[in-house]
Amino acid sequence: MKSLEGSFMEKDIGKNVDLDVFDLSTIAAATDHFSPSNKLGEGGFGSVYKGKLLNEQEIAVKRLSQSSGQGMQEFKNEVTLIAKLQHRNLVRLLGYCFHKEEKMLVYEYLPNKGLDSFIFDQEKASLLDWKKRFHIIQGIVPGLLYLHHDSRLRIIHRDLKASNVLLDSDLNPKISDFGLAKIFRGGEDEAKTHRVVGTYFGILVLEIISGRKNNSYYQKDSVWDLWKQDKVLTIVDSSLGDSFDAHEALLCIHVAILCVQELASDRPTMTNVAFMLSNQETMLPSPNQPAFIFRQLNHSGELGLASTCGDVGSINNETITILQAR
Ligand SMILES: Nc1ncnc2c1ncn2[C@@H]1O[C@H](COP(=O)(O)OP(=O)(O)OP(=O)(O)O)[C@@H](O)[C@H]1O
Repeated sequence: MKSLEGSFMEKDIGKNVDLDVFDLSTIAAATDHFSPSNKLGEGGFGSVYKGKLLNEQEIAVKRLSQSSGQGMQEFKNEVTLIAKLQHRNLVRLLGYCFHKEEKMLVYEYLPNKGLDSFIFDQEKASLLDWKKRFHIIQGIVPGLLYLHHDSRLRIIHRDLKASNVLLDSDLNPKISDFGLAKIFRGGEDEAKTHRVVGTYFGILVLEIISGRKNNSYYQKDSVWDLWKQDKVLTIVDSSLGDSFDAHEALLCIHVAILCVQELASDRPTMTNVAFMLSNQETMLPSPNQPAFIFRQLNHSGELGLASTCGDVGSINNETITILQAR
């Protein structure tokens, strides 16, 4: 960052974290004044812009929606905590910008963007062969485990989904948006919450394997039905043809179904998941019928998760159930 001296208002030091504080003019110059052509997308927390700093480093700037209402100190505290979370499977937070009502987070830029832009796109899906998909699934797990256990902060990612898994130039997965909704500081049943995150992971795995969004109501040929009929491999993305490792695919689907079990106590923890995916000879428990899973937008725009086997049709919000095969 030496070549950028003078571009930042200050360097936040003394908290054991290397966090840059960018002034607004630096961000404005880097993003060409938040030009629409640099807009990467818009999520629940605000819009994201691509930018380039004077030293040519590419960045992604998340311009937080102004409704967050946090004061400078609170914002700075949270950002400092998030910046401490550094792992090869997490998107790196480089710094932030705070100017009057504006709050922005500055991340490393990941050229391949979100996993969603590959798996749900007919043309790009073929770029992710089975080996890469398995590598991505296996790479998400250490990122989550780090958030849960190793980071000392016990971050629960409440919004794990394909668009929050970004891919670097070698298609390695990096989880984004962690720590934004809430920094978990106890008060909830930790084991239970981890198992809820496992549910998100299970859905994501099924999406990665099938290339289909898990966003419809009752399904005729659900994954569960196909599982019972020993035909579950038919959900594998047709763009892969027969070029996939059936043993690995079956293992992933089995783990995913365990992750979306109705009873939290039947779901594996992420530690178990890591073990299951890396020890392929392990005997896995037989799953029961999974729950219907749905995500709901709560008042703060944060995605919550609940599961039910009851009357899903009465839910007005977007509902995701177990995937349908083609
Ligand atoms: N660090 C990054 N590098 C490259 N692209 C990014 C980066 N961060 C976000 N993006 C892109 O910006 C888009 C918007 O991201 P954002 O995380 O705000 O929204 P989202 O994941 O679609 O929704 P949500 O806020 O509900 O998680 C994403 O689709 C992603 O492609």
